[in-house]
Amino acid sequence: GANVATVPQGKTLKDYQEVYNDIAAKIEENLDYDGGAGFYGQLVRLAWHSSGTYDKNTKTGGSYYGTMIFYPEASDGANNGLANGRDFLYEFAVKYPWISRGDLWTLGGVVAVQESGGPKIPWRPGRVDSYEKKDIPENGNLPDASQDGKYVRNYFKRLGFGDREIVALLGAHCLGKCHPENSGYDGPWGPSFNMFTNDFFVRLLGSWHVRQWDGEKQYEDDETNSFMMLPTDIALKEESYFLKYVKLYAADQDLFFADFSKAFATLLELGIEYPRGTKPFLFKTVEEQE
Ligand code: HEM
Ligand SMILES: Cc1cnc2ccccc2c1N
Repeated sequence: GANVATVPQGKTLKDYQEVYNDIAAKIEENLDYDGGAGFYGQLVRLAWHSSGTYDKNTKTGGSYYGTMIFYPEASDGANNGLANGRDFLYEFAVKYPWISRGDLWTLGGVVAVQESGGPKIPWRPGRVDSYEKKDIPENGNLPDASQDGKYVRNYFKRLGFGDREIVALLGAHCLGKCHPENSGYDGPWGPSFNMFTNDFFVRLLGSWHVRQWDGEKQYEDDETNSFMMLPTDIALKEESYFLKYVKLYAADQDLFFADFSKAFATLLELGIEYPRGTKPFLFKTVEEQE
């Protein structure tokens, strides 16, 4: 049957806000991780890759079963490095044995966006751990960064996203960095990678050139040579159906935040059915609770 959200007995917003606060505190204790990027990018990518395996045609994949700890998903090259995010969160799976992996990993992404200055992300619990092979998506369902805009458009069609949502979601590339040991891409080295802003779009509209180095084809900015873009990032300015939203978001951070919040919340819930009227939680940031 469908993947129906099943909330652990008696758990309410208060219980999940406690988990949120623990994750936020641990992020604060590790701000120097990864050359100053902290864990923001890592946790957002873990939430996204837990969900991005979804295929609306076969109704497989998505965040519901929390299967990334199992082969073959754990060894999909696209997931290289994400054990760091899973290991970061593991102590909370032990401390809160009632929370599922899927709920913990997607919640980690919500904490990372909100605590790095990003928009509130509506979030609903109820993902259920699976230990069955049939629930593990096959590898190859996550996107390839070396491709062009038509590829990007087609990839996200499988998840049910349109042009505007695709551009909004890619704005998460304001956080974190690339690691040659994970993906063969490298950088950026600028200080912008631990704050959730529309910086990705503002920078993208600048001028870029192909970096001369021995790694994967990637771009660096003409001005400082210290920022980077992937081919699929640059693709957003090469296709007119994407470029118009890049310009919109570069000019209006509030609009980017509103669109990102909707698209990211939808991404994290792909493939999950919620009983009618299940209201999402809106978590307070640490700052809002002081
Ligand atoms: C066309 C689709 C996409 C492609 C090809 C892509 C590709 C990549 C690659 C190659 C990396 C570097 C990984 C590493 O070397 O550690 C990366 C990092 C990242 N991606 Fe994407 N990505 C895509 C979409 C997304 C989306 C939709 C999100 C979230 C909404 C996202 C969030 C991130 C974040 C936060 C990082 C930084 C991770 C870290 O700092 O460890 N990406 N992406
Ligand atoms: C500025 C920028 C551009 N692209 C990225 C792709 C993946 C990860 C981080 C990125 C990033 N900080």
